[in-house]
Amino acid sequence: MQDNKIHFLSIQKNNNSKETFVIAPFNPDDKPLYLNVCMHTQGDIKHICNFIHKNYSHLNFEKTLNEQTNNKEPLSQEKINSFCKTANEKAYKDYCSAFSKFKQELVKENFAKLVLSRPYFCPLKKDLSHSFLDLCKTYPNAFCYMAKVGSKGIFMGASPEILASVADNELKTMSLAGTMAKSLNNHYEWSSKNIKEQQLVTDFIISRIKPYAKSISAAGPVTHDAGPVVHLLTQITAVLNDGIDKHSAAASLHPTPAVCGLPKNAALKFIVKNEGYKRNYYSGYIGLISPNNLHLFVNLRCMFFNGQFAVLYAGGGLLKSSDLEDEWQETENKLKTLRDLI
Ligand SMILES: C=C(O[C@H]1C=CC=C(C(=O)O)[C@@H]1O)C(=O)O
Repeated sequence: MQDNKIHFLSIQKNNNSKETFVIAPFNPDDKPLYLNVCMHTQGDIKHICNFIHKNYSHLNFEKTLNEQTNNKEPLSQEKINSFCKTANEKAYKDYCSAFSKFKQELVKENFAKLVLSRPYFCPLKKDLSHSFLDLCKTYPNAFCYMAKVGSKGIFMGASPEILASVADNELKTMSLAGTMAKSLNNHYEWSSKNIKEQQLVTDFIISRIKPYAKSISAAGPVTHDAGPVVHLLTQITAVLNDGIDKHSAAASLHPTPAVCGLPKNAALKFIVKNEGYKRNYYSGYIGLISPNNLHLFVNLRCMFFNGQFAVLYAGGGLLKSSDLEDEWQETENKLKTLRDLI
């Protein structure tokens, strides 16, 4: 894991920061946003709270709200609750119907793996700055961030997954896939479905970095703690060829089969067409780019706040043996990362 620093960001231009925060959508055809880094600290809590209130309280949320609710006026609490309830009922139906389409393709062996995800709508019970601080405290090994996305809202998350961390000529990445709920005795028997699902990600990552690397080493898989769930993790390190463009090497990994599928391009098209909602920045990548280094994370365990309610996201890898109820429950478990703190 990179570090336990807390990163706060703003769309403010001209702050002469040498570091840029990138937030890239799941679909590589959609453009990434490049933001200036306003604060980058391990933080004194009072300082952080003041910073958040100063920089994040003047968002113009109306446009997003109108798009999502067809409402011109800010919604009452009762209306927000009822909107979220209806939206979640629809999201469950959409997930079930997408699941059968995805499974059919997997059974026909048109794909070896497909990641299916879904949104979850909920009102906030507390001030977002407190939720963010709780997130940073609860997940010290995750990359916790908050980013203002235009005037539409705020993305916030605690990613457990490095997409690529490049310093000098060394690239570190990871294959993180396969999920079980956290158990009290810390004893995990991984199913063959989970082992296969994660191995596909490891093989993909190694094949993508090969053209850029002098040597590659892999360690794992081991069980990795990610809050309410655990995953299988293989750490992968590559020594890059001289003169390699670090950003291209890192971006060539996205989207890995931890969030997309195999074969990659066909899976991407299939997901965009059939998942039933737009992922936007969920399962894209986020992180810091500076002239000599970059630290990118997969945008998982994240949410978007539009000023009135939050949209959380979670997904999971499907193989032809996947079961609807198990996969739905896995998304519920992953949602707890944020749901319990907002
Ligand atoms: C797609 C997500 O998780 C990925 C990362 C770890 C384990 C995963 C899994 O077991 O399916 C997913 O590949 C998500 O959290 O929304």
